[in-house]
Amino acid sequence: MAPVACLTTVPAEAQAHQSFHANDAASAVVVIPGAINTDKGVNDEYEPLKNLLELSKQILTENDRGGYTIPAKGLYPYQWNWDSALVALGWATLDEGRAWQELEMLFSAQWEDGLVPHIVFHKPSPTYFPGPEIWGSVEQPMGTTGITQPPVAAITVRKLYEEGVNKELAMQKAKELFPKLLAWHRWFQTARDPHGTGLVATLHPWESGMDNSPAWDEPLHNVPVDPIPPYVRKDLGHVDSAMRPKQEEYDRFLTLVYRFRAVNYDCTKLYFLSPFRVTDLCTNAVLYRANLDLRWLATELGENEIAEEIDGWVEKAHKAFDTLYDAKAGMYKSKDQLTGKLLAAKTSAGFLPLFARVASAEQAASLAATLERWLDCVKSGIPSYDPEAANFEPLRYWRGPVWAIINWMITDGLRAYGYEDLACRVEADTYELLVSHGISEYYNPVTGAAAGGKLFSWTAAMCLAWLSKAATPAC
Ligand SMILES: O=C(O)[C@@H](CO)O[C@H]1O[C@H](CO)[C@@H](O)[C@H](O)[C@H]1O
Repeated sequence: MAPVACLTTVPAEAQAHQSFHANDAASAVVVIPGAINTDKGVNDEYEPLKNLLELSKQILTENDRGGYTIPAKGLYPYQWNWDSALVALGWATLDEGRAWQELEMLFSAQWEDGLVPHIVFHKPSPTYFPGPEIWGSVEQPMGTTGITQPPVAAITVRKLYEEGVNKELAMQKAKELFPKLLAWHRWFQTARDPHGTGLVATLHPWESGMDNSPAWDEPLHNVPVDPIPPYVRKDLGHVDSAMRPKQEEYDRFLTLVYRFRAVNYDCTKLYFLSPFRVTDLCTNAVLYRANLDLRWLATELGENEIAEEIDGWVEKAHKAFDTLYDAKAGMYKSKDQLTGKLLAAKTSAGFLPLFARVASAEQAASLAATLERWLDCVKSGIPSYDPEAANFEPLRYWRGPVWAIINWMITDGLRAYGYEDLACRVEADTYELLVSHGISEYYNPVTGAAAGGKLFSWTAAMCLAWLSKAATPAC
């Protein structure tokens, strides 16, 4: 794949007018109103990018539910935690006030103990399972889930604060959100690292955000399936089953929910009773980076004691990250806390220590070499799982497909370590996927085909916040 400078030669089919059928979540084709092609001032070469930006804006607007953004119609009808933090980056390019509001809505659901839930059920919806009545009960449905997701929010707050045009608004909102972010990050330290190892535990595959990652095969297999009430999956009514987790995984996902519900999601108990407890690379890398950004905000806001407290977390985590590095494989790996073993699967989360800035120069060089090898194996990267592995599945969710949000994080990391060409290569791949195949949840790295939910919010946000800046001849 050529660097981004070559992006101006976009495949002809990608330039065809597409239709925007916002109500048809299953439609891969999108229509962009003709109006967007009428701006005479824009160089022809940039038409595809301009179309993508217009479509991205329409997707966020269509998925806006009044202050929060659903990931995709039908498939995901509520507010998701890390989705919203990433989507806010997209909103910031359109309306800074709306970007801050996205985070405010998310934090309005924060629990007293500091947890920021993985889903907020603002309004009822019949199209998703498991909904509020499973997390709570039919008699007393819960307003949120009782688990969390990778803590992207502090990273977003720093970006909005630093890059926002409305400085007064940014100062006010950052001040309001800071104590809430801090409470969540403290919750991670206590509820998820009670022994003070420096790395936090993830207790449910849904918390990792990479639900059916091959890294979870072994630890999830060790979760016994309880006699849970019969249930009907709704995801399979929206997306082909070949693109989704399997039934045996769902049975265990649900078993964990019922076990957690039985103790009322008490965060002082869950760590000790969960039959699934892993050190997830994605959560820990995102948390590490978010702590660096929270520390930066603390200094900006004159909270020096808090900055010192965060320094303590970061220092400990820095040392502990080395225990996740497999030098022979040239990759970081997640760990099963219950067996103490590193998990063999090489996944795209293994590159996220670059995003965290926790890898050494030598480790970064190995990661870059591994990534290059992966990219050479596929048409478009980054695959979410080692494309040379025997059980690589290019269509199935987190077991092979490309995710734009992960590409953004890894690209950011590659740049920080000086791998500019490789960063450009990933950007070029991502851009081409979106231009040629629309704005979807994920993409098949072998064919480039779009997969999962269509008209997807965080992919649209990545287009607005990242690719719009990257896809220029300057790269
Ligand atoms: O499949 C599901 O039902 C949900 C469960 O949380 O998970 C998927 O969708 C979420 C919303 O986009 C993302 O936040 C996750 O990362 C992704 O794995």
